[in-house]
Amino acid sequence: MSDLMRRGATAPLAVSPLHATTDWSELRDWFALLKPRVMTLVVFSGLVGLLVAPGHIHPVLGAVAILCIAVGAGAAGCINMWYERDIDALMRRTARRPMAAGRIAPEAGLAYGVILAGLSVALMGLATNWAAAGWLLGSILFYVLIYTVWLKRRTPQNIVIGGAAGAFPPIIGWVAVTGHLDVLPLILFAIVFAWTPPHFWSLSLWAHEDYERAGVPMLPVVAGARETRRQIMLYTVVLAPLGLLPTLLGLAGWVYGVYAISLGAGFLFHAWRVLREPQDATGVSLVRDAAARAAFRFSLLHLAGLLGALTLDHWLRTTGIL
Ligand code: HEM
Ligand SMILES: CC(C)=CCC/C(C)=C/CC/C(C)=C/COP(=O)(O)OP(=O)(O)O
Repeated sequence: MSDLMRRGATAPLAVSPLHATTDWSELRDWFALLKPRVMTLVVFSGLVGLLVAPGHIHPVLGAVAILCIAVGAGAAGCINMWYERDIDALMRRTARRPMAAGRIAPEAGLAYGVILAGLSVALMGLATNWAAAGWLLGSILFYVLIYTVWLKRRTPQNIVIGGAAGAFPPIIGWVAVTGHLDVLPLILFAIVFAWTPPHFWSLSLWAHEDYERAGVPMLPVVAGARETRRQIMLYTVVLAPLGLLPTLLGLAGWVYGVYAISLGAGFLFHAWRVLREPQDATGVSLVRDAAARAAFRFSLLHLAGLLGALTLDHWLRTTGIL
């Protein structure tokens, strides 16, 4: 849509061939409404849930299930951006988002998100089973209503409780294959749940000015950098043994176990560096949050590595190689 049309002006009657060419930047905006970068790992965790589940799903139906998780998660992100367009406009990191910057009308963005959410849930139900569709719907509602609308602007525990939404995809993938819940997808849920606070709070240590400006009560804004560093360590200490649980319970083998120990130790090392980083009396970094930036990057490697290792381990054991 052109700027003129968005402001309510009548569309020009004759469109020259030059103007009829595809508006790539507008297409990019519609794609950006699905938060594609953040959702890659969300979708990967759903794929891993699907791959390590016992039983069989036709590859085409499996691909459709993953598409539904991707579109459902993206749609939830889009509705989140519709609701948050006021604070997104105030933060440097998010000010250029399509609705915050006024390039896409809020009503259009909301309709897009709601329609895609509905389609993804319906297609999931038709292609796999309605239990998986129910979990997908629950995740979307959790992200939008519990995290975005209820908690995000109210409490620094927003990402702890609300972050559970991001931990549902392994369950969705698993249930798409089996139709029911089990111990391993619950452990995967717990791993992503415990992973989310150190993942996000590392980032928030250096991005807190944005949240301060927008009045979002993220932990460093409300409790300060020192407490945030402590909490990162606390959750990482819980996360490391959780990561090893599949092997300890006999649900995964030693290959996964080796990765879980190494990645858990790596994350603990990064959390330790965040805790001990040169800082002033209030915990503010004297070295431009170097340790927090490294911990955030490592968090992505950690979760991707853990999930990848679980899939590799499952494959090695089911093919009889190990
Ligand atoms: C409420 C919980 C969470 C919050 C508040 C949060 C917040 C953020 C923020 C602010 C970024 C910075 C980059 C951006 O805006 O694109 C980011 C990056 C990222 N997050 Fe999270 N996150 C959360 C949970 C998760 C979960 C559960 C996953 C996946 C399982 C995840 C995966 C990622 C990935 C892959 C990136 C890197 C994106 C890039 O390359 O730019 N996040 N997260
Ligand atoms: C299947 C399904 C519905 C999955 C949900 C996916 C989910 C909740 C992922 C959490 C990751 C995420 C986008 C956090 C952004 O938080 P934010 O919105 O506060 O980040 P922002 O500041 O960048 O807007």
